[in-house]
Amino acid sequence: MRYITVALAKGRLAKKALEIFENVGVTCEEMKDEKTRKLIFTNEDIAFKFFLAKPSDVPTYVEYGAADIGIVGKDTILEEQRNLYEVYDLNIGKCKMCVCGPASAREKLQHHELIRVASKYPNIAKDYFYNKKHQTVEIIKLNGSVELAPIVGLSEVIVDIVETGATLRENGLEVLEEIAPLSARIVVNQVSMKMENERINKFINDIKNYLAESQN
Ligand SMILES: Nc1ncnc2c1ncn2[C@@H]1O[C@H](COP(=O)(O)OP(=O)(O)OP(=O)(O)O)[C@@H](O)[C@H]1O
Ligand SMILES: O=P(O)(O)OC[C@H]1O[C@H](OP(=O)(O)OP(=O)(O)O)[C@H](O)[C@@H]1O
Repeated sequence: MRYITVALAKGRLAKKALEIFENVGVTCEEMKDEKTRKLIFTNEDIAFKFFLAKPSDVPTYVEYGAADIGIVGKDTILEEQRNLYEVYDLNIGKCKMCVCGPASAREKLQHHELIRVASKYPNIAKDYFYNKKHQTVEIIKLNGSVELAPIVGLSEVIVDIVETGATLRENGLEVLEEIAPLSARIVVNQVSMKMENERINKFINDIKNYLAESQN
């Protein structure tokens, strides 16, 4: 039987996703070993392979068919703009994409002033400001700790993920505008969806049923 390959975004989503997999019998014990340097894991009994990748690379592996299925945040799906099917909302890793900054930036946003926007998500920021708000801004790409940007004067605002709001609060920033709700999604390669329809649908349905039951 052909192996079904699953790419998981490493970091905070992987652990929760693997817990769900375990409950539907798609397990991989070896992967739980946090010290392992191995990159790909095989469960021969069910003909599944699993690998962990940088979140932003998961849509790439899935578009090219190097993975049949991916588990990745909606933020990354929106940012990477790859051709794939987004088939299911796992409802884990819930957070929001927001425009944030000091309270003093609120007016600049309202008056469509030419401001600088720092973000790990330049495509999401561009789409929001250019296409939805029709506001010209300068977008500056950063790779992490984006909340620093307005504090040190690199930008007036940021576009970033807000979960509890603690990072904003501790740095004197606030949510100024909400862009989109986010959560982890199952994505599928477009060819795999046709060629391995039965096995992929069973996997997704088992997950749906498990999550529905566990909510009761
Ligand atoms: N508080 C949060 N901060 C960041 N991401 C969150 C949060 N809550 C849920 N997520 C989701 O978890 C995903 C992975 O986040 P994680 O922080 O593990 O990786 P990352 O630091 O964004 O990855 P990278 O190594 O590419 O910088 C995000 O894409 C998002 O969908
Ligand atoms: O609302 P909160 O619960 O505080 O969570 C939001 C913060 O968490 C994420 O950062 P992460 O820890 O992934 O680090 P990074 O900024 O380096 O990406 C995100 O970019 C925010 O900074």
